Amino acid sequence: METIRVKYFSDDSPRLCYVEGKSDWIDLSAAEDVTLSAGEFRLIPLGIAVALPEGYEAHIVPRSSTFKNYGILQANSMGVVDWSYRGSGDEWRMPVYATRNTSIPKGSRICQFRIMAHQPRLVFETCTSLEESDRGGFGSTGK
Ligand SMILES: O=c1ccn([C@H]2C[C@H](O)[C@@H](COP(=O)(O)OP(=O)(O)OP(=O)(O)O)O2)c(=O)[nH]1
Repeated sequence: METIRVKYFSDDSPRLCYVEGKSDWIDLSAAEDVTLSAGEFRLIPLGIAVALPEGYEAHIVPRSSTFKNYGILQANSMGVVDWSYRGSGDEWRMPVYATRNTSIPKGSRICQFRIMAHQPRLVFETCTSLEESDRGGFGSTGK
């Protein structure tokens, strides 16, 4: 079990909660009321700063119901929170694009995260060809 230090930016911010049994992704909430017009972009504050465990980063994605409920898309598709983003002022945010006029009340659970172990250190070596035969892609195996 990992214990993670979390700074909440407000006393009434919903507390992070690991829910046993359903999903190990942890919900995140809008830290303020947000009103957006169709086509507008906003970085929605999530009200927390987190000291991730050594060797981990966090990935943030929308909740499945977020688009249906609020008409927003996560503008960066998936948020990557680096281990080094761990200062008291390093508030997590969700960049969103509104597809319609929408209101997101403070405290609404709009996205979710999990922590992921860092990949191994990688070294890239330049070569002129690779040994394996081509697999093909972009629909080459059928529809
Ligand atoms: O959805 C996201 C994505 C990132 N971050 C925070 C954590 C991350 O560690 C930091 C910087 O992200 P990234 O390195 O992807 O941003 P950048 O566009 O490369 O800017 P920077 O110059 O800050 O690295 O922003 C979020 O709060 N939410």
